[in-house]
Amino acid sequence: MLSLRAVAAPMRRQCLATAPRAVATLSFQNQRYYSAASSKVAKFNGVKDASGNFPVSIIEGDGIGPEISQAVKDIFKAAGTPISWEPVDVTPTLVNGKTSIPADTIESIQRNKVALKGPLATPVGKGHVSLNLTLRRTFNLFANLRPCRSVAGYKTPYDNVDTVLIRENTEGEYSGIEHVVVDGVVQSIKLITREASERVLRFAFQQAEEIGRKKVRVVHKATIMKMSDGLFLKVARDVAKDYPNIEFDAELLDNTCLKMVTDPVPYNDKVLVMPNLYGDILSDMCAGLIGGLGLTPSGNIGDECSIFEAVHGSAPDIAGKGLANPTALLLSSMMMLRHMGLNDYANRIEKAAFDTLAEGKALTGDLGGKAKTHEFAAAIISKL
Ligand SMILES: NC(=O)C1=CN([C@@H]2O[C@H](COP(=O)(O)OP(=O)(O)OC[C@H]3O[C@@H](n4cnc5c(N)ncnc54)[C@H](O)[C@@H]3O)[C@@H](O)[C@H]2O)C=CC1
Ligand SMILES: O=C(O)CCC(=O)C(=O)O
Ligand SMILES: [Mg+2]
Repeated sequence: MLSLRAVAAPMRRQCLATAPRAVATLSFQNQRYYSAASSKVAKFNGVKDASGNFPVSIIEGDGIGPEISQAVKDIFKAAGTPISWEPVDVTPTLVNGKTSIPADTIESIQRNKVALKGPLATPVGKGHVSLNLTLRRTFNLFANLRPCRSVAGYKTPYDNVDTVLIRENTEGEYSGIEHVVVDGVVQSIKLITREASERVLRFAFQQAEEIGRKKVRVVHKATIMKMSDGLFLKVARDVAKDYPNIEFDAELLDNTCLKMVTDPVPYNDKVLVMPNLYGDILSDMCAGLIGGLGLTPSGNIGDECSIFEAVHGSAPDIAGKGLANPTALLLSSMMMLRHMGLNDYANRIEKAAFDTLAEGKALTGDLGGKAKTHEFAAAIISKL
């Protein structure tokens, strides 16, 4: 991943140096990148609180999390969005030797059925299991939907990226089943089950139907991981038979990386679906194609509740300085509003955000501007 990003960054810089702030050909406006219809979950609990708003759990997160969460809350308030934020704590606890999150938090998310989440940092090596992973497992959030679309006003080598990536979200290489075989030899188990594969693959085909994409492509490495990726691929072939209107094919992960950074446009008519780690890596790579992690949203979708979050992490290098771009979390919150059926609010806020980006006067540092997080948020608010 790093080498690919290293290639993309100089290309982007070169492009910025030679091109005016041109307008890319696509924006999120009037383009469908997520349909809530295919997930059979109750979209939210539908019960207003005493203030007349719908309660949504919020995990502000670590690093830049509180700064970008504040920006989203300010924009929602200015737009009169009928949401009451219910802040929840995810300080990890050990329950029967396993990393867990507080019972109050689990209760809040189960009750509200939707949550917005800032990034959570994970210690390298020793320490607690990733809380991001713990949340996905706790609520069985089986599909991680990560759309990535060029932003009007921010010029990159590719003006019309429009990828939709779906990542299996509960097992695979992220299972964290590891042990020491003998001193100097460790083993990590990639767990793939028919059940988890089938539900994420069905979700991918349903999304393709609902957002109007003609093809589902599985990204895999079944040449090497013959049994694990082999099972994922076999289940995909079986599931594909139930969706005769959607074309199906498969591609090796390394080839996908090469082709995407060479020309991402052929991926614009497809939904890509893949095991967990491949989706983790490819979604960061896609972000690099459109201007970085400050721009890409995601939704962790489950049967009982869903948690919306940016693709990026806690960005410790810029945390606490007011430099973070809140767009990724804001677009995640737009996915959340649409999931809840609050489309009018989502459309209005999204338009203000994309107009602000296109205007280019109040961009954050990652997009070549000088604006602070709150100044970018204020520019969006001024357009509401
Ligand atoms: N879903 C989650 O909560 C995720 C959590 N993480 C955790 O985050 C921590 C930091 O990981 P990193 O490898 O540094 O990845 P990262 O995604 O936090 O940052 C990578 C680079 O992108 C930049 N960046 C990220 N978000 C940005 C934004 N909104 N605006 C402007 N620039 C932004 C950062 O400044 C950094 O240079 C780790 O502990 C990791 O485990 C990482 C990815 C996802
Ligand atoms: O949980 C983590 O620390 C990393 C998660 C991650 O990179 C992702 O979900 O994209
Ligand atoms: Mg990641």
